[in-house]
Amino acid sequence: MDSDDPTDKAAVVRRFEDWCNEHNCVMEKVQVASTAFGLGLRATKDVEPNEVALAIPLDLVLTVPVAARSIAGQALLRSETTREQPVSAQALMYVVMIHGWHDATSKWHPYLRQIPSKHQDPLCWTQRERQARLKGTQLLHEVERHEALLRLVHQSIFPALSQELPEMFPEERYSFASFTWARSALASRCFAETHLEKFLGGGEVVPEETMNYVRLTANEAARLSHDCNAVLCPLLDTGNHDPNVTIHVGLRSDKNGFQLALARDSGVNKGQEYFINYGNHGSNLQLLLGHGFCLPDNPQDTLPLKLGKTAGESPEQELARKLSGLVEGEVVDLSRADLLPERLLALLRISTLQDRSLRVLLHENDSSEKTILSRLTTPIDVKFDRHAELHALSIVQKHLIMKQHQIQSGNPQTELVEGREGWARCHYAEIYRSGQLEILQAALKEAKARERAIMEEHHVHLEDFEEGEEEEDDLEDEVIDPEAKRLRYA
Ligand SMILES: C[S@@+](CC[C@H](N)C(=O)[O-])C[C@H]1O[C@@H](n2cnc3c(N)ncnc32)[C@H](O)[C@@H]1O
Repeated sequence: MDSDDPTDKAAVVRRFEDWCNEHNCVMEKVQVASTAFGLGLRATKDVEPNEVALAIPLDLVLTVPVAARSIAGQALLRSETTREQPVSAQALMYVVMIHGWHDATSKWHPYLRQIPSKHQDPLCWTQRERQARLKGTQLLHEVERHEALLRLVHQSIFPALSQELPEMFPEERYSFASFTWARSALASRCFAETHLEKFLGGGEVVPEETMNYVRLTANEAARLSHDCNAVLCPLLDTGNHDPNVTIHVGLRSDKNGFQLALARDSGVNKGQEYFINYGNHGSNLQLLLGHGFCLPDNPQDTLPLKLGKTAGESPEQELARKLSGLVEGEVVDLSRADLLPERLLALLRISTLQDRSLRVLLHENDSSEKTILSRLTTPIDVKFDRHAELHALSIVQKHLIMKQHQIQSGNPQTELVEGREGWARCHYAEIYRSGQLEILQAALKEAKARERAIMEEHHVHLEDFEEGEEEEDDLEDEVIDPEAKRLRYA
């Protein structure tokens, strides 16, 4: 897509505002404005709490069914290229977006043109940037996974569709780079289609005619694979994100017909930015992957931890794991509010309980998933199994330290792209990375504190534990390695 030349951009924004007015969008109290985060919304008058400051006619909303019925959508779905295979609903949206960006006759042309031509999420970073900035993090895997999937979706249609219909879909327009732009545009601006299925404030039954926007006909449903419940809502999506704002989005009707409307719980004074909230895509991984930015001290941030498969699981361990509904190698999310999740410790306890303790545990319970799981999510008493709890806490520390080292081996500050773009990438990668490290550090402290509490309560000592060599902040030195050090219980 073309670059964002400031002069062109101003004209493109004016054209977009004119388009909104031509379509009777409600925006008497807000306007599109330049903000610290690109375009945004600014209040031109005081907006009261719960007042609808923005509303757009339903027929401006771009949903999967609407895309399927558009000119480009019809050409795609009726093509020989896609005749034998279901078409990805995401791909359909991307094709219609790219078509609308180029074709001035498209209804959404003025809207699509004002979407930034470049995005800052890691799918748009180079391989070198990803490796340097995200090394050792879950986000690196997610970016590679998303890119590989996007490539498959692109290859399932192009270049074959361009060869079949070169005038409608010229090959140079429907490149993988254009698909990446469309994917990032959709991911960073989309609303859930469920907003179109309820009235603002709830209560009334949504009329059948409005359901056409979200419901596919049987024919359409048979042609599409259902991998997209995202919709594009012009103007509403110009709002930038403030996690402290609560918004309500839903239908309402006026003399012009049905509209999709947005209101905030809190008011906004004239001259202030009118922020919205992007909803429950709360972790920094989700924000950076979807929106190209993330938040410092994000309370919703999580650190996904995967323990990996246990080599040579005993029959007792396997039975306990299966009966408790735990999955080998499952990913557990650590967060500031839940530093050592129950399921993580339960999985570790299975691996540290002796087989005879596991046999007792399996027999003393009624073998239902709930009771076994609740037994495993409760700390193991040293009288029941002398080493299990401390060993589990020791292993969790090893995993946390390993993860810490992996993340620390990256270098997010590497200057690989110049200018504001490069700064933003460094900045948000560093916020993401330090958030991950903070959760790890806090989880390590928590594991250590629990370990100490057990040792003190039960007068446990490590045979070769040398007081004085212990450094408070160097948790790696404090890890009890069950293989190397034998625990002695007083
Ligand atoms: C739905 S769009 C909002 C309009 C956008 N600013 C524009 O220029 O078109 C979402 C994008 O705005 C930017 N953005 C929104 N809120 C932000 C925030 N709190 N911090 C940083 N960037 C933000 C990010 O680039 C994000 O991908």
